[in-house]
Amino acid sequence: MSRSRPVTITITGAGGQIGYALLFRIASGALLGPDTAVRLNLLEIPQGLRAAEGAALELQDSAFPLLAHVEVTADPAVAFEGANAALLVGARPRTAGMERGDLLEANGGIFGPQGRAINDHAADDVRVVVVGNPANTNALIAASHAPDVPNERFTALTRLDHNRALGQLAAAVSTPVGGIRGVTIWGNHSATQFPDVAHATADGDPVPALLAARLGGTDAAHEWLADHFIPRVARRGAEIIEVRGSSSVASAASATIDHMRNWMLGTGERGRTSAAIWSNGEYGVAEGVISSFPVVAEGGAWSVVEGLGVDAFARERIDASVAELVDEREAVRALGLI
Ligand SMILES: NC(=O)c1ccc[n+]([C@@H]2O[C@H](COP(=O)([O-])OP(=O)(O)OC[C@H]3O[C@@H](n4cnc5c(N)ncnc54)[C@H](O)[C@@H]3O)[C@@H](O)[C@H]2O)c1
Ligand SMILES: O=C(O)C[C@H](O)C(=O)O
Repeated sequence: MSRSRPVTITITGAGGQIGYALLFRIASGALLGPDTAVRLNLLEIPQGLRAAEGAALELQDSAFPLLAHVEVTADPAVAFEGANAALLVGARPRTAGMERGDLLEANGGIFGPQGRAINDHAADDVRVVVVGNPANTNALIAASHAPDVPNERFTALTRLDHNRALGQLAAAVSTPVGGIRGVTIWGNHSATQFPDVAHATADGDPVPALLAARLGGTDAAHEWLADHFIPRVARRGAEIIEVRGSSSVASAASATIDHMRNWMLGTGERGRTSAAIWSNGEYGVAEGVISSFPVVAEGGAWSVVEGLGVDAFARERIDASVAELVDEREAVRALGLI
């Protein structure tokens, strides 16, 4: 997709860590390719403005030919003006003593007004991905404040979980990561998520059979999936925090770019991936939550890949993660945030 006018991309929390990792890759063409110029609107809160302004100086110093303009602001109305893509990264982190309800409430104070500003100022084709946690429910809050924007335009990031699953599987079956297909992340971007490999292949061979051959039978493969693979992927964020000393940054930025690139340009030959999108009840997922599904993108729209078999093991795990999303929705509803 080559456009004559620059594409406007708004990044919130642009002065933070993920913001810093995103900006230079987007400006170099990693999101929309080598023929599409971009305008970057960087939104920060007042205390984050200097960091975003510093990043803007460095963007200028990088002389990216595709970078048409950079705007740094603390005003959501300015930041979302004409936005074709909105990457909502800035969020209120959980701090000591904060209950889950406090976290949802604090983030409601961010994602409600941002949803409203998107509604009032973004371009008609705006596409939104929420990265800031709790990402799925923050996306729901934003969507509910943007009545003029179709719900399908609000998504949350589970591509990082998807990529983590690819990395773990590639190592387990000794196949380059590019050969793995058909993995799905279901549900919430949280420890309840379900990374599902029942339909995955490695270089065309079914992953469950490859694992059984390597691990000594289907029971051993099942045990490895249930006791090692699933918790490792689902808790990878915590593992990164423990090892690195702070939460994932470059991999989160990379996954955010993967998500938006696939959404805007299509999933193409690599086919299906995972994204948290508005549920219309597919696979028995409650309607009106933003849940991760197996998806493809074409013509600028995500669609759920239908018809995959879901066995009892998968059903239980999908239902548990969706139940958490429904609980979060009830909590923000009770707080008057949606
Ligand atoms: N979905 C995922 O896969 C995933 C992965 C990693 C991190 N995350 C989440 O991404 C978020 C950002 O992570 P980070 O490492 O960049 O954090 P960070 O603290 O380095 O940066 C966050 C930035 O957001 C800004 N900010 C806060 N409120 C804002 C608002 N209302 N408007 C604009 N900016 C605002 C802060 O000033 C800060 O500069 C966190 O919520 C983190 O948990 C999600
Ligand atoms: O920021 C976090 O809590 C972790 C993050 O969501 C991740 O999955 O790496």
